[in-house]
Amino acid sequence: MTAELELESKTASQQFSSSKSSSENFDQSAVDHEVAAGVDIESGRPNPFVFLLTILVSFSGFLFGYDTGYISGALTSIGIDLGHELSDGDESFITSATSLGALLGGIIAGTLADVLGRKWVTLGANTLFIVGAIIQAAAHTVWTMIAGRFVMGWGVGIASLIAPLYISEMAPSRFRGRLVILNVLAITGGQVIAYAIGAGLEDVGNGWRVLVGLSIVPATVQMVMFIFMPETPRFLVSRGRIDEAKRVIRWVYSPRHQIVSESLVEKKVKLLEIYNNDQHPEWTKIQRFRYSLRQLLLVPENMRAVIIACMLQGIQQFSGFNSLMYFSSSLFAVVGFDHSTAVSLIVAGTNMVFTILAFILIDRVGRRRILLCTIPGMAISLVVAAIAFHYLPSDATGADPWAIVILLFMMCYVAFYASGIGNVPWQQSELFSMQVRGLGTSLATATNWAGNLTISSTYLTMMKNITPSGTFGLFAGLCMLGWLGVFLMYPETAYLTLEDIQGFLKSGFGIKKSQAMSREQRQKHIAAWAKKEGVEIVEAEHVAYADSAVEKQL
Ligand SMILES: O[C@H]1[C@H](O)[C@@H](O)[C@H](O)[C@@H](O)[C@H]1O
Repeated sequence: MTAELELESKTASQQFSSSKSSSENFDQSAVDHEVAAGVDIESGRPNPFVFLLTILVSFSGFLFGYDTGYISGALTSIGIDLGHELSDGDESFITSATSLGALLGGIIAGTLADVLGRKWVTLGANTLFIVGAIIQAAAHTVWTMIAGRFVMGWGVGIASLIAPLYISEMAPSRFRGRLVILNVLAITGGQVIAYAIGAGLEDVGNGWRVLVGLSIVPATVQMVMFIFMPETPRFLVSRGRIDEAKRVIRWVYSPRHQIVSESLVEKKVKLLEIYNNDQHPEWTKIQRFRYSLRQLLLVPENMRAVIIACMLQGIQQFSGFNSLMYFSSSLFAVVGFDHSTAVSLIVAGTNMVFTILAFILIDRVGRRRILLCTIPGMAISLVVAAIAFHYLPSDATGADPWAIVILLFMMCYVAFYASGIGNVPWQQSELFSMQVRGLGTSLATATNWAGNLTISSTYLTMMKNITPSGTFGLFAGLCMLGWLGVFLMYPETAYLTLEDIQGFLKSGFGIKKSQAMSREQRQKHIAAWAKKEGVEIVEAEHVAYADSAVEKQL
């Protein structure tokens, strides 16, 4: 904030042109003042260019949501269009082909991102989305449909890794959490839109082909626009492309209508170089991969990052949310609701609305605190739903009090999920150092899709074999196990730079240290604001006041 405000007032005449003119016209005293005051380049508010990049890359999130969301609607309207009535086996193969493809795509995505760069991998995912959609829309047999879903799944897996990675490498640290959540908002929005269009096309002949084909539009838009988008500065520095990195840093970190100071650009590049100091631009791709793998397995801070990232993705999936996402129509039909598709839309809508709450809270309250507060809420909601299932009469209708309790507490569960664990694991890239970021995020993403595949393929059997009460009770137990893992191992990362985070993981999980650092950074921002406004902060409530006032300004 202060970097931006000070620059805005002192370098108002500087235009966002070339680096040459910026260094010539540059008001050194303003920058010296900032550097002396320890104001980091990361303090700035994201400029319109960063927002544009975030929105563009979030098309990947939208496609992830849309492509995983449309299948339940498509399955109900396919009828005999694929040659015969779909059996249960056909349906589950068609559904899980995407999760399997995504698992495989997630495994290779990080390494590809390290080797080819973030931008080219995003373009590759777009190609898979488009090819997969064309195969499905033109399918006349079950196996062609499965093949299309599988190809698209690779795109989904790759996109689920690359979008948050790209955003977190572009975003100023104070806003990183929120910008990454915009991508999750796009996922949940994609799911809602897929459900809504699916419901609208349910009775239209071959409507499912339109539903599938529509996904080609955002994929093509993103692909065309992304050709002109830059690589991330972190990736460029890791390849020794320093001048390009500086250019992108100027675009990304310059305040609105201004240009960021050259000394802050230099400072940022130096910092990125320090964190890449053992990376050799002349290495071959194989050497680079072997090096990353060794670093990931043998360096304790990297191993800790892997444990945390995989644990969070595991909690997200094994808490059972996607069983609701994929099978909520059948669940609510069992409970006795007539318009079960509409009720499912409520589930997807609640997920999306509460993702907005997460957007507001994630950088202010912090990732760790949000999880510690929301996971018990998920577990309690699941336990109440499990009890209600136990008492639900077998011939219940939607008007049965127990049916209403189930619907209400399912919505509470989704709300708690979406405000916390539905989002936080996608902040995964911030845990890894540059040398292992691709590989580390791949492992975490693969954990997500392996969990997704396990839950979506066992849920119906579990409901039958251990009853709905048993299934939801089991998910509640897994949530609480996850809570313990978060309590013991997940440090606070809000307000910290990617480099700070890797620093404190060196000596353990760094829970206390990270909390202190995060608090300190936050207070620094408040103090800078107070100084500028001429406000003296003396009492605790004044700190709280300044805190909310400063946030309102941002
Ligand atoms: O973060 C997303 C989001 O919560 C989606 O709604 C869910 O379907 C995905 O599995 C998850 O990764």
